[in-house]
Amino acid sequence: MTRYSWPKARPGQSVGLLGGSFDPAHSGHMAVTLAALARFGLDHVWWLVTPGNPLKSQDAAAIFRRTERARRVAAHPFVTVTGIEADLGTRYTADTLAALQRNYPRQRFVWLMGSDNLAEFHRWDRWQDIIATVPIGVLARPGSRTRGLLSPAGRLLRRHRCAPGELSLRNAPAFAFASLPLNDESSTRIRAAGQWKR
Ligand SMILES: Nc1ncnc2c1ncn2[C@@H]1O[C@H](COP(=O)(O)OP(=O)(O)OP(=O)(O)O)[C@@H](O)[C@H]1O
Ligand SMILES: O=C(O)c1ccc[n+]([C@@H]2O[C@H](COP(=O)([O-])O)[C@@H](O)[C@H]2O)c1
Repeated sequence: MTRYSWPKARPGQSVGLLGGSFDPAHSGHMAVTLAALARFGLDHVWWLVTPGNPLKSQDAAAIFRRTERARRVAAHPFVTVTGIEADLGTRYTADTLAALQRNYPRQRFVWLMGSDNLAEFHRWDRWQDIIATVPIGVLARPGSRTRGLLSPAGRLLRRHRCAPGELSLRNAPAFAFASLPLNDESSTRIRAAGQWKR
């Protein structure tokens, strides 16, 4: 079984977690990562390359290919690409967060996602537990900003809204939304253009 090295972070540092299929990674992932670092006051962002999104029926490309491509796209000193969900054997974000908090008890984690994922977040396993566990930072994605904010999870999170710059200092539940120059790149488009084979 593949073993992935686990990222290092100094105690007390804030780490944004961007979970994704990264099938393949692209400029949109990097745009939200750089915006999250700047707007949410994070020290690092870790990309968690999922073994497989529990809500997606089609198999993604092999995790080693997705991870290798993600490393090339994410060449930045404050961004680390990890396959630790494969090591942990977790697919559900609630389980991943519990394991990360056990393994990094002195880290401040923030869950990051695009507004398209916020719109679907109420379908995730134990989504309300996730909201109670880590602050959540959402980044605008074309076409889903309003849908995300009006979704069941968006409505719940809005009660805990804070300024983006305070997010990493807050205890859960906490929520911040960041607008950024919209980037309409997607893995779906890249696959449809035949530029990435599964
Ligand atoms: N262009 C973008 N703008 C904002 N958020 C994005 C963008 N691309 C990806 N994200 C966010 O990054 C995370 C991982 O995305 P993912 O790896 O599924 O890429 P994707 O382009 O959405 O893939 P697919 O088209 O296969 O659904 C998600 O939270 C998603 O919302
Ligand atoms: O835990 C869940 O039920 C769950 C359901 C859907 C998606 N996720 C996670 O959401 C992240 C984004 O997935 P994706 O495929 O949209 O890039 C990734 O880390 C998935 O594991 C998690």
